Amino acid sequence: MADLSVQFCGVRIKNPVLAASAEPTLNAGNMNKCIEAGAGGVIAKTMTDSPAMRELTTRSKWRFLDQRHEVCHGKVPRAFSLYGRSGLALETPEEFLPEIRKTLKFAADNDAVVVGSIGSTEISGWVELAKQMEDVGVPLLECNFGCPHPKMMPGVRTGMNVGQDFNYACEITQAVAEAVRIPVMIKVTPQVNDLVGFSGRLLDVGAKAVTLTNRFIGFVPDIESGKPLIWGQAGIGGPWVKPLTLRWIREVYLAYKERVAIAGTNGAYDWRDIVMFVMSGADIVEMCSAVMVYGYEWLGKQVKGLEEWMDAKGYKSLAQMKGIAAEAALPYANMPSEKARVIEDACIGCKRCLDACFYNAMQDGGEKTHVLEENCIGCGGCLSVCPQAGAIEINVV
Ligand SMILES: NC(=O)c1ccc[n+]([C@@H]2O[C@H](COP(=O)([O-])OP(=O)(O)OC[C@H]3O[C@@H](n4cnc5c(N)ncnc54)[C@H](O)[C@@H]3O)[C@@H](O)[C@H]2O)c1
Ligand SMILES: O=C1CCNC(=O)N1
Repeated sequence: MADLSVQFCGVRIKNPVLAASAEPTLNAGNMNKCIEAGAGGVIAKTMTDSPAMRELTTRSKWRFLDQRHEVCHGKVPRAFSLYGRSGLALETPEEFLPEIRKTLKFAADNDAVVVGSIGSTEISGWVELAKQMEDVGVPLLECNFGCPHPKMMPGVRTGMNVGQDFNYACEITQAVAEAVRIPVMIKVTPQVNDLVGFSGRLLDVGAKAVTLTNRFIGFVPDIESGKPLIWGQAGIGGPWVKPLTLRWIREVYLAYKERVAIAGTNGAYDWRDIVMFVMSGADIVEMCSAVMVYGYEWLGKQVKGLEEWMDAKGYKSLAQMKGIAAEAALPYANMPSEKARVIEDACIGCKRCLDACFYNAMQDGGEKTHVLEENCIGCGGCLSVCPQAGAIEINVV
C-alpha cells in the first residue's frame, strides 16, 4: 500500500490532507471532527488579538455560487464557488488556547497534527501569539498574511494588508521566527505580483514553509435586486482558482526546492486535485470550501481516494510524485512540433473541427474530415471540440 505520510518541516504528518484554517476548524469540537474523519491534521482557525477580526466572525455570511455565480438553492453543483465574509477565531487568545489544548490531546490519540494559526495587528502581538501557540504545544505555526477581509476593514492591519507589504511581512516573520523554536509557515495572499521573490525573502528571514495561497476578494451583484450579494465585497474561491494556485506552487517549488516546504491551498476540491497540488510541488494540501459543502467526512474520502489512486498507478510514496509535473514543464521556445491526425475509422463526420481550425488545416473531405499537414501547427483546437473519443490525435512530429 502507498505510504501517504510526509515529513513537513521535520514534523511527520500521516497523510497530506489537512483541514484549512476556517469554519471547520473554529473550535475543538469542529477540529476533532476533521481528525476523526481521517485528516492528517488541522490548521486551527486564526487566533487573533484583534477585536475587529473576532467581531467580524460573529457576522459571518457565505453563499455557495453556481457556474453563473448565482446563489445555489438546494443542490450545490460540483463547480461551485464559495463567496463569503468571515473573520478570524471568535474567542480571545486566552479563551481559544484551551480549544487548541483539547484538540492537541485528541490529535495525539489519532496520530494527527494540530497547526496553530495566528493574526495580529502589531509586531509585538504576532510575537506574543506565536509564543502562546508554542507554549500550548503545537508543532507548527502558520502566520496568516492572506486573509482577504481586513482589506475591506479600514484601519485593521492584518491578513492581506500584511501580505501585500513585503517589508512589514518580513519584519514580522523574522521577529516570530526568532521568538519561537517551532517551524514557522507563512500563508500568503495571491493578490500580489511576485510570490516567488516574496517567498524567497520570507525564507531568508526564517520561515520554513509557505502556504500558497489564501483567497481572493470578489464582488457579485444580484441582478434582480441590483444590490450586492451578502452586502458587499467578499472573499472568493472556486474551480477557476486552482490553476492560479498551482502556478505559484510550481514556481516557488522550482526556485527553492532545497529549502522550502509548501502547503497548497485555494482550489483543492478532491483527491484528484491533491495529486495535482503534489505534482506541482506541494507537500501537503489544506482544504476548506469542499468540507464546508460536503461535511467533515469529505476529508477522509479524499485520503482514501488518494491512496487507492496511488496504488493503482504504482506510486509508493508522495515523494515519487512531488514536483514531477513542475519539473516537466517546458518554456514556450522548447515545445516540440506537433500535428493533428484524423483517425478515419473513428471520425463521425460532424465537422465540428472545421470551425475550430483557424489555420485552414482541417479539410472537409465529404463524409470525413482530414488534415492538410503543411497548414497544421498542432494547436489542438480540433481535439477539444471533437465529440468522438479517439477520432483526432495530436502527435509530436
Ligand atoms: N471563513 C473562512 O475562514 C474561510 C472560508 C473559505 C476559505 N478560507 C481559506 O481560504 C483558503 C482556500 O480555501 P480552499 O482551498 O477551500 O479553496 P477554495 O475556496 O477555492 O475552494 C475550493 C474550490 O475548488 C473548486 N474546485 C477545484 N477543483 C475543482 C474541480 N476539479 N472540480 C470542481 N471544483 C473544483 C471547488 O468548486 C471549490 O469551490 C483556505 O486555506 C482557507 O483557510 C477561509
Ligand atoms: O484567512 C481567512 C479567514 C476568513 N476567510 C478567508 O478567506 N480567509
